[in-house]
This record gives sequence, C-alpha cells and structure tokens, in this order.
Amino acid sequence: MSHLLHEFLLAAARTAPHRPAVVEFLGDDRTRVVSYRELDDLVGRYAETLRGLDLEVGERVVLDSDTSASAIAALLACATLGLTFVPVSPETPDQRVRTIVAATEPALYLSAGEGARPGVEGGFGVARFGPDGCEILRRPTAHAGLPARPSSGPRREVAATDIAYMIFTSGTTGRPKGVMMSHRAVTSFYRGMLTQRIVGPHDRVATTSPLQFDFSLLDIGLALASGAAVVPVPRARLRWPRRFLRVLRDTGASQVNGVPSIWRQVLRFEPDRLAELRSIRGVLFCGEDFPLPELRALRRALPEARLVNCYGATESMAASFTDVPDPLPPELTRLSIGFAHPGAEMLLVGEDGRPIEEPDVLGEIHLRSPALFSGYWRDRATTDATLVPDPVDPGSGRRVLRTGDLAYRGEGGELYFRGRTDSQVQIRGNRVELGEVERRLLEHPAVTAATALAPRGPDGETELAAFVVVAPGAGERETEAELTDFLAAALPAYMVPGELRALPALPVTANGKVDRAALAQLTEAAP
Ligand SMILES: Nc1ncnc2c1ncn2[C@@H]1O[C@H](COS(=O)(=O)NC(=O)C[C@H](N)c2ccccc2)[C@@H](O)[C@H]1O
Repeated sequence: MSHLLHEFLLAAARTAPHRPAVVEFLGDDRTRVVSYRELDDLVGRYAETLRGLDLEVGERVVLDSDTSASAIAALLACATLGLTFVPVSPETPDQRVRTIVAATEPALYLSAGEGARPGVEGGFGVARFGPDGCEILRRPTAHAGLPARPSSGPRREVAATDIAYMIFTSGTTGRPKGVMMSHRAVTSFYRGMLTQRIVGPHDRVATTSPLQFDFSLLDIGLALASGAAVVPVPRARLRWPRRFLRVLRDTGASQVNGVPSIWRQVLRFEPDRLAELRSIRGVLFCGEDFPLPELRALRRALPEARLVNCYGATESMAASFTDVPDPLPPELTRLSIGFAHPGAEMLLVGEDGRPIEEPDVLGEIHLRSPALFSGYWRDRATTDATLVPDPVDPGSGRRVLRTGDLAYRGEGGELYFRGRTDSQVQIRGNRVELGEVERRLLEHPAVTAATALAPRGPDGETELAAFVVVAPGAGERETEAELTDFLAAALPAYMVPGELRALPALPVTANGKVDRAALAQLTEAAP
C-alpha cells in the first residue's frame, strides 16, 4: 500500500472499479452513486486541468466546499500533484477564510461554488469544480510563498514527506494554527485505523463533519481505504432529526460517524425512528466526551451496533479507537479512550516529566506515532512547544506530541480522558476539574447533557457556571434548583456552580463540539 494519499485511497479503483465510492443524497428517495472508476476518472480530469497551471509541489490550494464526490476528487487531484490542500467549508466564516488565505498565500482558490469568498484578495488563481470537470476562472499571477528555484526547474516529484493538507485549528491563543499533515502521516494513521476493521467493502459510511474538520478526512479515508462508500450527509439535514434519519435510510448508510452532538436531538425526539434503521451496524464518535445518558439512549436504539470512541487531535488526525462496552454497565461513569492504535503509543507524563505507568495517577498524554504532524505552518515556536523531546529519553533527539490532554490509567493500563490541562481552573484558590462537575451533573436522572465552565467575572474572580439539557418532561426550573442541592451533596462548596441553567439545547461550534465561548457569553459574568 502506497505512502501517498491519492494512491492509498484510490487502490480500490483498480481492484473493484464498479463498486460505489460515494453515494450522494439528492433529496428524498433520490441518490447519486459515483463508482471508484468514475471517481478515479474525475481525479484524472481535475489533475489534468490543474497540471496546466504549472504549479510546484508544496504550493497551497484553498479547497472551499462541502463534502461531496467532487470535493473528494478535488482533494485527491491536489494530492496527485503534491499540492497542499487547505479545506474550508460553508461553515467557515469569510473572515476566517481571509485569515487562512493571508497565512497560506495559496497559488489557487478551488471552489465548488462561484469562486473565492467576498473580500478574499490575492495573486492566487481561481478555479471552480463540479461533476463535469474543473474550470480555471483566473490563472495565478504569482506563485506566492515558495522560494525561487534558480537552478533546476519546478519541483514535480511528490514525496511521502510532502504536506498533503493543512487544517487550521483555533488555537487557544485565538490565532488559528495551520496543522501540516504529510502524506506519510495520514497514510500511516489510516493503516493504524484499518487494523480496527471498522468497515468492510459493502459498508456505506455516513460522514457528518464539515470538510474544514479533519473528522471528515478520517471518514473519507476509512471508507475509501476499505473499498466502502462515503455518504456525505448534507449539513442542513443534520439539524432536523427526521431529515437526518431519512438521509441515512435512503442512502443505506451502515456506519454513521460524527461528534456526539449529532445524536442529541435524534435521541431526544426520534429514538424509535432511529431504532427502525436496521442497516446501521456501526457508530464512531470523537471530539469530546459522549454524555453517558445519551450514549445509553443510543445503545438502546441500536442494540446491535458497534459503538467506537475515537480519541485524538488534529496533530495526528487521531490516536485511539475504543469499543464502548456492550452492554454498558449501569454503574459505569466513564468511557475509556483505551490504547493507541497499533504502531503508536500514548504515554502519560507527570508534572515532573516522568512517565506514569501506575493506575489512577493523572498525567498528560504524550503520543508517539508515525502519524504526527510536520509542524504548525510558519510557527516554529508553537511547533517546538508541541513536538517535544521524548520524555523517556529527552537527549535522544526523538520528539513526541504533547497533547495538552489529561488522563489516568485503569487497572489494565487503558486510559481515561480527564479534560484538557487548561480545563483545570482555580476557584477561590481551589483546583477544580470542570469534567468532574459535569460528570456529577450527568449522574442526575433528569440530566442528559452538561457543560461546566469558569468564566472570569467582572471583578476578575473566576466563577463556576454550568449549563444542562434536561430530559423531556423534566421541568427545567425545578431541575435547576434540585441540581444545586444534588451537587452540594457530593462536591465541596467551591465546586458547586454559582450559576446553573437548563437550556433546550447546548450551542455547538461549526465542528459540532459544545461551544463553550457561546455559553460563557450567556453567563451573568459575561461583560
Ligand atoms: N474521544 C474523545 N473523548 C474526549 N475528548 C476528545 C476525544 N477526541 C478528541 N477529544 C478532545 O479534542 C481534542 C482535539 O481537538 S481537535 O484537534 O479539534 N481534533 C478533534 O477534535 C478531532 C480529531 N482530530 C479526530 C478526528 C477524527 C477522529 C477522531 C479524532 C483532543 O485533544 C481532546 O481534548
């Protein structure tokens, strides 16, 4: 199997060209199937058009689209030419696209729509792509960003260490960081993922994440590397439980991947309709803790499905795949993130820099893996703070990924996620792990989802606040009052939120994670 992304993902085009590679939902009862042969042909046609621009390996291409057969062909065409694609999607605000364009100085803006976003200026070329081909609307005026190569001609050979894509994550500093992932890192991760045998050639993998989120790239890799089909779920259909389930039914989806929040409204309002979808054999989720009451509801609706908790960061695409216990023991209060996929290792490191082997001791996860990113784009300092010397042998020169995630080991050595290092807050001088407040809230029978945060109040004091979603039928106001007592009965006073509110739903970010910044704005402490 090749170390190059496009060869790795199109291998099935040679062995099973007629099998479906992408199944697109066109509207109720109407789908469009694109075979591996057709996908491969589209990649070839796009690559031929892009080759005419005479770009060099390593130049950037901003790829602006929803997930679709054409978008998959576009990213594979970029990979074929060694062009680094930078995926953005309709959820990416124009301002953020402008920031990404300014940072990456792309040679080309490749869009499924009408071209570059309003206000996005630069010497880059503009091209539009679709099922019928790729059309150059404006040639690049300058190949920005690459040092001139006086001697030899432009670089054409694609090496596995070339950067396949760059994903911009909103760094905690607020300035987005460009995570550079090489062909070798991505295909190494895909190999590790394939050992889990999550899907086979007859599966149809529903992907619900926007192209700007690398979860979508995991889904595309999982499907295509397994000879299965990708089923892009239109984003607008995710918000309506019945419409979402209709897409899964009409496309014959057998695997459904997404962050926990995609299930929230389905489990609340349409659990029975979900239970009717016998074709669903597997669910994979990632990105944040899946609230256990909701996970139990998912298990009840899909008793036969394999549920996989996938943990990891964009800097290595992911790191571990852990099956949710079946049945889910009633007394279970925490989900394991298990062990790293074969070929990788998650170390726990204490504050003293020493590796932790014994159970029940909190440490920071450090990842050893062939899938590690190549660094943050033009940000050496942040890269060096993240790709740190191997804690087992600092003098060796080897580097590992410092994840910023806290965890502890269970009796069998398996890991349990315990929040981010920056989710440890000090409340009136006491250390508080926000996850602990959330877990206690989730133990209340009326609570189905909970988020705790510690916004800084107007007086500079850090106040504890919590937001919950209560089960249908549980009164929101009385539950709020009851919950404060429920927490006070189990937690020290400084861990009881001063503000506790029930919401019909938790706000989520474009990637579907709970939007803590939006919740902080709702608190009384907000300026
Ligand atoms: N299963 C988890 N439980 C609990 N906290 C988690 C979990 N998966 C991540 N996280 C958290 O999310 C952080 C990573 O955030 S991220 O860089 O935006 N990347 C992602 O969220 C998605 C990630 N690249 C990915 C893509 C595809 C499959 C799996 C994972 C991790 O460091 C954890 O803090």
